[in-house]
Amino acid sequence: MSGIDRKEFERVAEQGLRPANGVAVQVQGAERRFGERTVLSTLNLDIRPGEFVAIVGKSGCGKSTLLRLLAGLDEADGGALSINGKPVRGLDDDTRIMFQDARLLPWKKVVENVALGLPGKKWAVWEAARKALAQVGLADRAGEWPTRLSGGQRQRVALARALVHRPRLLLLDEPLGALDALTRIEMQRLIEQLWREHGFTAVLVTHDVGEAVALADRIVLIEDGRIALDQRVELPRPRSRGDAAYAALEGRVLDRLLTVQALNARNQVRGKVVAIRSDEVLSEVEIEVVSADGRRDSVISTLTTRNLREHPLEVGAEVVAVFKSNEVALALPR
Ligand SMILES: Nc1ncnc2c1ncn2[C@@H]1O[C@H](COP(=O)(O)OP(=O)(O)OP(=O)(O)O)[C@@H](O)[C@H]1O
Repeated sequence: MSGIDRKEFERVAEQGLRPANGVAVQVQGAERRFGERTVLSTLNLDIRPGEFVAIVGKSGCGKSTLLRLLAGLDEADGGALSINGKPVRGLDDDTRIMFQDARLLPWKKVVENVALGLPGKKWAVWEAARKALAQVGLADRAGEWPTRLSGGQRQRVALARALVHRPRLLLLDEPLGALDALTRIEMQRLIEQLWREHGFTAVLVTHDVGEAVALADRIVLIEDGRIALDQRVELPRPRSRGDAAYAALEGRVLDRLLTVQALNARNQVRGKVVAIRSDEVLSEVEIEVVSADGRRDSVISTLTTRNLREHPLEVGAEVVAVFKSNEVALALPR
Protein backbone atom coordinates (compact mmCIF):
# COMPACT_ATOMS: atom_id res chain seq x y z
CA MET A 1 0.00 0.00 0.00
CA SER A 2 1.55 3.37 -0.95
CA GLY A 3 1.93 6.18 1.62
CA ILE A 4 -1.05 8.12 0.35
CA ASP A 5 -3.24 5.03 0.14
CA ARG A 6 -2.37 4.07 3.68
CA LYS A 7 -3.29 7.53 4.98
CA GLU A 8 -6.57 7.47 3.08
CA PHE A 9 -7.24 4.00 4.48
CA GLU A 10 -6.57 5.23 8.03
CA ARG A 11 -8.79 8.26 7.47
CA VAL A 12 -11.67 6.12 6.28
CA ALA A 13 -11.08 3.65 9.12
CA GLU A 14 -11.18 6.50 11.64
CA GLN A 15 -14.34 7.91 10.03
CA GLY A 16 -15.82 4.44 10.06
CA LEU A 17 -15.89 4.61 13.84
CA ARG A 18 -18.06 7.72 13.69
CA PRO A 19 -21.71 7.86 12.69
CA ALA A 20 -22.07 8.97 9.05
CA ASN A 21 -24.27 12.00 9.73
CA GLY A 22 -22.18 14.67 8.04
CA VAL A 23 -23.05 16.37 4.78
CA ALA A 24 -20.79 17.18 1.83
CA VAL A 25 -20.26 20.89 1.21
CA GLN A 26 -19.32 22.32 -2.14
CA VAL A 27 -18.46 25.92 -2.90
CA GLN A 28 -17.84 26.68 -6.55
CA GLY A 29 -16.59 30.09 -7.61
CA ALA A 30 -18.43 31.87 -4.78
CA GLU A 31 -18.40 35.65 -4.96
CA ARG A 32 -19.60 38.22 -2.44
CA ARG A 33 -19.35 41.95 -2.89
CA PHE A 34 -20.35 44.74 -0.53
CA GLY A 35 -20.66 47.89 -2.64
CA GLU A 36 -17.34 48.40 -4.40
CA ARG A 37 -15.59 45.92 -2.16
CA THR A 38 -15.16 42.32 -3.31
CA VAL A 39 -14.81 40.18 -0.20
CA LEU A 40 -14.94 36.70 -1.74
CA SER A 41 -14.00 36.17 -5.34
CA THR A 42 -14.26 32.84 -7.16
CA LEU A 43 -13.73 30.88 -3.98
CA ASN A 44 -13.71 27.09 -4.35
CA LEU A 45 -13.97 24.67 -1.46
CA ASP A 46 -14.96 21.01 -1.21
CA ILE A 47 -15.65 19.51 2.20
CA ARG A 48 -16.22 15.80 2.64
CA PRO A 49 -19.07 14.43 4.80
CA GLY A 50 -17.99 14.43 8.44
CA GLU A 51 -14.83 16.43 7.81
CA PHE A 52 -13.67 19.09 10.30
CA VAL A 53 -12.38 22.15 8.46
CA ALA A 54 -10.89 25.22 10.15
CA ILE A 55 -10.87 28.55 8.33
CA VAL A 56 -8.17 31.07 9.19
CA GLY A 57 -7.07 34.36 7.67
CA LYS A 58 -6.39 37.92 8.63
CA SER A 59 -9.16 40.04 10.08
CA GLY A 60 -11.66 41.13 7.42
CA CYS A 61 -10.62 38.52 4.83
CA GLY A 62 -14.15 37.13 4.61
CA LYS A 63 -14.21 34.15 6.98
CA SER A 64 -17.54 35.04 8.60
CA THR A 65 -18.95 36.03 5.22
CA LEU A 66 -18.25 32.52 3.92
CA LEU A 67 -19.85 30.98 7.01
CA ARG A 68 -22.95 33.17 6.62
CA LEU A 69 -23.26 32.04 2.99
CA LEU A 70 -23.03 28.39 4.06
CA ALA A 71 -25.63 28.99 6.78
CA GLY A 72 -28.01 30.55 4.27
CA LEU A 73 -27.97 33.82 6.26
CA ASP A 74 -26.60 35.70 3.27
CA GLU A 75 -26.59 35.17 -0.48
CA ALA A 76 -23.63 34.99 -2.86
CA ASP A 77 -23.41 37.44 -5.77
CA GLY A 78 -21.98 34.73 -7.97
CA GLY A 79 -20.95 31.07 -8.03
CA ALA A 80 -22.74 28.19 -6.33
CA LEU A 81 -22.89 26.74 -2.84
CA SER A 82 -24.41 23.35 -2.22
CA ILE A 83 -24.93 20.93 0.62
CA ASN A 84 -25.18 17.27 -0.37
CA GLY A 85 -25.64 18.45 -3.92
CA LYS A 86 -28.60 20.75 -3.08
CA PRO A 87 -28.12 24.50 -3.60
CA VAL A 88 -28.06 26.49 -0.33
CA ARG A 89 -31.24 28.58 -0.23
CA GLY A 90 -31.94 30.21 3.11
CA LEU A 91 -31.77 28.45 6.46
CA ASP A 92 -31.63 24.67 6.47
CA ASP A 93 -32.84 22.45 9.30
CA ASP A 94 -29.70 20.32 9.06
CA THR A 95 -27.38 23.31 9.54
CA ARG A 96 -26.69 25.10 12.83
CA ILE A 97 -24.40 28.03 13.52
CA MET A 98 -22.72 29.07 16.76
CA PHE A 99 -21.24 32.53 17.37
CA GLN A 100 -18.72 34.07 19.76
CA ASP A 101 -21.63 35.30 21.85
CA ALA A 102 -24.00 32.54 23.05
CA ARG A 103 -27.09 34.66 22.22
CA LEU A 104 -29.28 33.08 24.93
CA LEU A 105 -32.64 34.59 25.81
CA PRO A 106 -32.17 35.96 29.34
CA TRP A 107 -35.86 35.66 30.22
CA LYS A 108 -35.91 31.93 29.52
CA LYS A 109 -34.37 29.22 31.70
CA VAL A 110 -31.35 27.30 30.37
CA VAL A 111 -33.41 24.25 29.39
CA GLU A 112 -35.99 26.46 27.63
CA ASN A 113 -33.22 28.10 25.64
CA VAL A 114 -32.07 24.69 24.47
CA ALA A 115 -35.61 23.52 23.68
CA LEU A 116 -36.44 26.66 21.70
CA GLY A 117 -37.84 25.89 18.26
CA LEU A 118 -37.67 22.13 18.71
CA PRO A 119 -40.78 20.49 17.25
CA GLY A 120 -42.65 17.68 19.01
CA LYS A 121 -44.60 16.92 22.16
CA LYS A 122 -43.64 18.99 25.20
CA TRP A 123 -42.29 16.08 27.27
CA ALA A 124 -40.21 14.81 24.32
CA VAL A 125 -38.80 18.30 23.66
CA TRP A 126 -37.81 18.73 27.30
CA GLU A 127 -36.32 15.27 27.41
CA ALA A 128 -34.22 16.04 24.32
CA ALA A 129 -33.11 19.39 25.75
CA ARG A 130 -32.07 17.81 29.06
CA LYS A 131 -30.16 15.11 27.19
CA ALA A 132 -28.30 17.72 25.13
CA LEU A 133 -27.45 19.63 28.31
CA ALA A 134 -26.10 16.43 29.84
CA GLN A 135 -23.88 15.95 26.79
CA VAL A 136 -22.22 19.31 27.39
CA GLY A 137 -21.88 18.64 31.14
CA LEU A 138 -24.65 20.96 32.32
CA ALA A 139 -27.42 18.54 33.33
CA ASP A 140 -27.60 20.14 36.78
CA ARG A 141 -28.00 23.71 35.46
CA ALA A 142 -31.15 23.12 33.38
CA GLY A 143 -33.39 25.20 35.67
CA GLU A 144 -31.03 28.20 35.99
CA TRP A 145 -31.28 31.63 34.35
CA PRO A 146 -28.57 32.14 31.69
CA THR A 147 -27.22 35.20 33.52
CA ARG A 148 -26.13 32.93 36.38
CA LEU A 149 -23.73 31.03 34.10
CA SER A 150 -20.11 31.79 33.23
CA GLY A 151 -19.07 32.63 29.65
CA GLY A 152 -17.84 29.08 29.08
CA GLN A 153 -21.05 27.59 30.47
CA ARG A 154 -23.14 29.86 28.25
CA GLN A 155 -21.21 28.60 25.23
CA ARG A 156 -21.91 25.03 26.39
CA VAL A 157 -25.62 25.88 26.42
CA ALA A 158 -25.28 27.32 22.90
CA LEU A 159 -23.60 24.07 21.86
CA ALA A 160 -26.43 22.03 23.42
CA ARG A 161 -28.98 24.24 21.64
CA ALA A 162 -27.27 23.41 18.33
CA LEU A 163 -26.87 19.69 19.07
CA VAL A 164 -30.47 19.17 20.10
CA HIS A 165 -31.42 19.69 16.44
CA ARG A 166 -29.04 16.89 15.40
CA PRO A 167 -27.22 19.05 12.86
CA ARG A 168 -25.46 17.48 9.92
CA LEU A 169 -23.44 20.65 9.40
CA LEU A 170 -22.21 22.67 12.38
CA LEU A 171 -20.81 26.12 11.61
CA LEU A 172 -18.70 27.64 14.36
CA ASP A 173 -17.91 31.35 14.05
CA GLU A 174 -15.06 31.97 16.51
CA PRO A 175 -17.20 30.40 19.29
CA LEU A 176 -14.38 30.29 21.82
CA GLY A 177 -12.93 33.72 21.04
CA ALA A 178 -14.09 35.36 24.26
CA LEU A 179 -13.09 32.57 26.65
CA ASP A 180 -10.02 32.33 28.87
CA ALA A 181 -7.24 29.96 27.78
CA LEU A 182 -8.15 27.03 30.05
CA THR A 183 -11.88 27.13 29.36
CA ARG A 184 -11.01 27.37 25.68
CA ILE A 185 -8.99 24.15 25.76
CA GLU A 186 -11.76 22.41 27.72
CA MET A 187 -14.31 23.56 25.13
CA GLN A 188 -12.10 22.45 22.25
CA ARG A 189 -11.98 18.96 23.75
CA LEU A 190 -15.76 18.96 24.18
CA ILE A 191 -16.35 20.09 20.60
CA GLU A 192 -13.98 17.39 19.30
CA GLN A 193 -15.66 14.71 21.44
CA LEU A 194 -19.16 15.73 20.28
CA TRP A 195 -18.00 15.88 16.65
CA ARG A 196 -16.69 12.32 16.98
CA GLU A 197 -19.87 11.08 18.64
CA HIS A 198 -22.36 12.82 16.34
CA GLY A 199 -20.44 12.63 13.06
CA PHE A 200 -21.55 16.04 11.72
CA THR A 201 -19.47 18.06 9.28
CA ALA A 202 -17.83 20.99 11.09
CA VAL A 203 -16.56 24.31 9.76
CA LEU A 204 -14.78 26.42 12.36
CA VAL A 205 -13.68 30.03 11.87
CA THR A 206 -10.86 30.87 14.24
CA HIS A 207 -8.05 33.37 14.77
CA ASP A 208 -6.15 30.81 16.80
CA VAL A 209 -3.96 28.64 14.57
CA GLY A 210 -3.25 26.36 17.57
CA GLU A 211 -6.99 25.73 17.88
CA ALA A 212 -7.19 24.95 14.16
CA VAL A 213 -4.35 22.41 14.47
CA ALA A 214 -5.97 20.88 17.59
CA LEU A 215 -9.34 20.30 15.94
CA ALA A 216 -9.27 20.28 12.18
CA ASP A 217 -8.72 17.65 9.50
CA ARG A 218 -7.87 20.54 7.19
CA ILE A 219 -6.88 24.16 7.70
CA VAL A 220 -7.96 26.53 4.97
CA LEU A 221 -6.43 30.00 4.75
CA ILE A 222 -8.39 32.72 2.97
CA GLU A 223 -6.54 35.59 1.36
CA ASP A 224 -7.76 38.15 -1.15
CA GLY A 225 -11.13 36.41 -1.27
CA ARG A 226 -9.64 33.06 -2.30
CA ILE A 227 -8.09 30.02 -0.68
CA ALA A 228 -4.35 30.62 -0.35
CA LEU A 229 -3.52 27.46 1.59
CA ASP A 230 -5.32 24.16 2.11
CA GLN A 231 -3.34 22.24 4.69
CA ARG A 232 -4.26 18.70 5.72
CA VAL A 233 -3.64 17.92 9.41
CA GLU A 234 -2.50 14.32 9.62
CA LEU A 235 -1.82 14.24 13.39
CA PRO A 236 -3.55 11.44 15.35
CA ARG A 237 -6.35 12.42 17.76
CA PRO A 238 -6.62 13.46 20.49
CA ARG A 239 -3.79 15.86 19.73
CA SER A 240 -1.22 16.97 22.19
CA ARG A 241 -0.02 20.57 22.09
CA GLY A 242 3.35 19.57 23.49
CA ASP A 243 3.98 17.35 20.47
CA ALA A 244 6.83 18.38 18.09
CA ALA A 245 4.78 17.61 14.95
CA TYR A 246 1.92 19.74 16.32
CA ALA A 247 4.24 22.70 16.97
CA ALA A 248 5.88 22.33 13.54
CA LEU A 249 2.53 22.39 11.75
CA GLU A 250 1.31 25.35 13.81
CA GLY A 251 4.55 27.19 12.93
CA ARG A 252 4.13 26.40 9.23
CA VAL A 253 0.56 27.75 9.07
CA LEU A 254 1.53 30.83 11.11
CA ASP A 255 4.50 31.53 8.82
CA ARG A 256 2.19 31.29 5.82
CA LEU A 257 -0.35 33.56 7.48
CA LEU A 258 2.34 36.16 8.19
CA THR A 259 3.67 35.93 4.64
CA VAL A 260 0.16 36.51 3.38
CA GLN A 261 -0.15 39.54 5.62
CA ALA A 262 3.16 40.90 4.32
CA LEU A 263 1.89 40.41 0.80
CA ASN A 264 -1.05 42.63 1.54
CA ALA A 265 1.27 45.57 2.10
CA ARG A 266 1.18 48.00 -0.80
CA ASN A 267 4.87 48.52 -1.53
CA GLN A 268 5.83 45.34 -3.27
CA VAL A 269 7.76 44.52 -6.42
CA ARG A 270 8.41 41.38 -8.40
CA GLY A 271 11.96 40.23 -8.88
CA LYS A 272 14.23 37.30 -9.58
CA VAL A 273 16.40 35.51 -7.04
CA VAL A 274 20.06 35.95 -8.08
CA ALA A 275 21.88 34.53 -5.02
CA ILE A 276 21.11 32.64 -1.79
CA ARG A 277 23.53 32.58 1.14
CA SER A 278 22.64 30.47 4.19
CA ASP A 279 24.09 29.52 7.51
CA GLU A 280 22.49 27.40 10.23
CA VAL A 281 20.13 30.13 11.42
CA LEU A 282 19.76 32.88 8.85
CA SER A 283 19.62 33.08 5.08
CA GLU A 284 20.06 36.02 2.75
CA VAL A 285 18.18 36.01 -0.52
CA GLU A 286 19.38 38.53 -3.07
CA ILE A 287 16.70 39.63 -5.52
CA GLU A 288 17.17 41.60 -8.68
CA VAL A 289 14.30 43.98 -9.28
CA VAL A 290 13.60 46.07 -12.34
CA SER A 291 11.95 49.39 -11.55
CA ALA A 292 9.24 50.98 -13.72
CA ASP A 293 11.87 53.08 -15.55
CA GLY A 294 13.91 49.97 -16.39
CA ARG A 295 16.63 50.49 -13.79
CA ARG A 296 18.03 47.25 -12.33
CA ASP A 297 18.64 47.07 -8.63
CA SER A 298 19.15 44.39 -6.07
CA VAL A 299 17.63 44.01 -2.62
CA ILE A 300 18.49 41.53 0.10
CA SER A 301 15.87 39.81 2.21
CA THR A 302 16.95 38.11 5.40
CA LEU A 303 14.85 35.21 6.65
CA THR A 304 15.34 32.25 8.90
CA THR A 305 16.92 29.20 7.30
CA ARG A 306 14.06 27.12 8.72
CA ASN A 307 11.56 29.30 6.92
CA LEU A 308 13.56 28.98 3.70
CA ARG A 309 13.65 25.17 4.00
CA GLU A 310 9.88 25.13 4.39
CA HIS A 311 9.34 27.42 1.38
CA PRO A 312 12.30 26.44 -0.80
CA LEU A 313 13.59 28.96 -3.32
CA GLU A 314 16.11 28.54 -6.11
CA VAL A 315 18.27 30.99 -7.98
CA GLY A 316 16.21 32.20 -10.92
CA ALA A 317 12.83 31.91 -9.06
CA GLU A 318 10.34 34.75 -9.44
CA VAL A 319 9.39 36.25 -6.08
CA VAL A 320 7.55 39.22 -4.69
CA ALA A 321 9.67 41.48 -2.48
CA VAL A 322 7.62 43.42 0.04
CA PHE A 323 9.25 46.55 1.43
CA LYS A 324 8.47 47.40 5.02
CA SER A 325 9.93 50.23 7.07
CA ASN A 326 13.09 48.32 7.98
CA GLU A 327 13.02 45.04 6.13
CA VAL A 328 12.18 43.24 2.90
CA ALA A 329 9.84 40.25 3.20
CA LEU A 330 9.49 37.62 0.52
CA ALA A 331 6.63 35.70 -0.99
CA LEU A 332 6.04 33.55 -4.02
CA PRO A 333 4.00 35.28 -6.73
CA ARG A 334 0.56 33.93 -7.46
N1 LIG B 1 -23.24 43.40 5.65
C1 LIG B 1 -22.09 43.96 5.29
N2 LIG B 1 -22.08 45.15 4.68
C2 LIG B 1 -20.92 45.74 4.26
N3 LIG B 1 -19.70 45.18 4.44
C3 LIG B 1 -19.66 43.99 5.05
C4 LIG B 1 -20.84 43.32 5.50
N4 LIG B 1 -20.46 42.15 6.08
C5 LIG B 1 -19.12 42.09 5.98
N5 LIG B 1 -18.63 43.20 5.36
C6 LIG B 1 -17.22 43.48 5.07
O1 LIG B 1 -16.67 42.33 4.46
C7 LIG B 1 -15.34 42.12 4.91
C8 LIG B 1 -15.20 40.72 5.47
O2 LIG B 1 -15.94 40.62 6.66
P1 LIG B 1 -15.95 39.28 7.52
O3 LIG B 1 -16.75 39.55 8.74
O4 LIG B 1 -16.36 38.15 6.66
O5 LIG B 1 -14.40 39.14 7.86
P2 LIG B 1 -13.67 38.11 8.84
O6 LIG B 1 -12.58 37.48 8.08
O7 LIG B 1 -14.66 37.19 9.47
O8 LIG B 1 -13.09 39.14 9.90
P3 LIG B 1 -12.76 38.97 11.46
O9 LIG B 1 -11.69 37.94 11.53
O10 LIG B 1 -12.28 40.33 11.86
O11 LIG B 1 -14.03 38.55 12.14
C9 LIG B 1 -15.05 43.22 5.93
O12 LIG B 1 -14.35 44.25 5.29
C10 LIG B 1 -16.42 43.69 6.33
O13 LIG B 1 -16.39 45.05 6.69
